[in-house]
Amino acid sequence: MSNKELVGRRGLMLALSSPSGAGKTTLSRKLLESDPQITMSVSATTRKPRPGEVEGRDYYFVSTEDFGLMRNRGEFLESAKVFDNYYGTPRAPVENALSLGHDVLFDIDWQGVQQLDEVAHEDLVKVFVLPPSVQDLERRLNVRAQDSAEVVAARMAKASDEISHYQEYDYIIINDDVERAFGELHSILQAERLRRRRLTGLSDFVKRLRDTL
Ligand SMILES: Nc1nc2c(ncn2[C@@H]2O[C@H](COP(=O)(O)OP(=O)(O)O)[C@@H](O)[C@H]2O)c(=O)[nH]1
Ligand SMILES: Nc1ncnc2c1ncn2[C@@H]1O[C@H](COP(=O)(O)OP(=O)(O)O)[C@@H](O)[C@H]1O
Repeated sequence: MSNKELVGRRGLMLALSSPSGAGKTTLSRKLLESDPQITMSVSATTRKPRPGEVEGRDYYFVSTEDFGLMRNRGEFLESAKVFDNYYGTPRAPVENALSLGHDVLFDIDWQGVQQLDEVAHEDLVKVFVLPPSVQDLERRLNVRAQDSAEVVAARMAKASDEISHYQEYDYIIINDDVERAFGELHSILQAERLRRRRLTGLSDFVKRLRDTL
């Protein structure tokens, strides 16, 4: 029997950041496929959908006016302007998941993670993914073949700035071998789930144990 059945648990927020191309999306997908207790936070954005993007799965696509109304009503846990568009993390789905003991995965940049840290420090686990080398990073951006040479060059230029924030994170994963990196990510999640402060009803459980001694 697991902890979960004997003692309740508050969910946690797992923020995964990396320079583009280091493997954050690959690791996130593997985690979501293998672990039913964690779901992805879907952000709202004013950016236009790209071909293949699905409303409610990739983003909630909203107008700039609606985004402003939602922000004024306090519906976002955090929000930011990235390039020319606004992005925000809807508050209600995260709060519901956490109170039900489900975990939430965030794919937001370091600025978003800093904001989450200010409002939800106790619930937040911050993981930063590094590439094994600059050559690997560039190769992966090219292999992915989603972006033009200019976009790859721009992402490489941004990488140094992104990486400079590694000290703000709790855990560092060097994504050399993807299976090993995934094993490390899953271990972090499993250990963080066992943190005493997340276990609800623990004192009652221990009292019952002691009462029967
Ligand atoms: N702060 C914050 N950043 C977000 C949110 N959603 C996405 N982002 C970031 O916005 C940036 C642009 O995302 P996107 O438009 O999907 O483009 P791409 O990830 O660069 O291909 C990325 O760095 C995301 O991590 C959010 O809800 N809050
Ligand atoms: N450990 C790894 N070794 C080799 N290739 C990898 C590894 N991890 C990810 N990749 C590949 O590198 C590319 C970029 O990975 P992706 O997960 O899209 O990065 P990010 O979301 O960080 O931008 C993808 O083509 C992916 O299949």
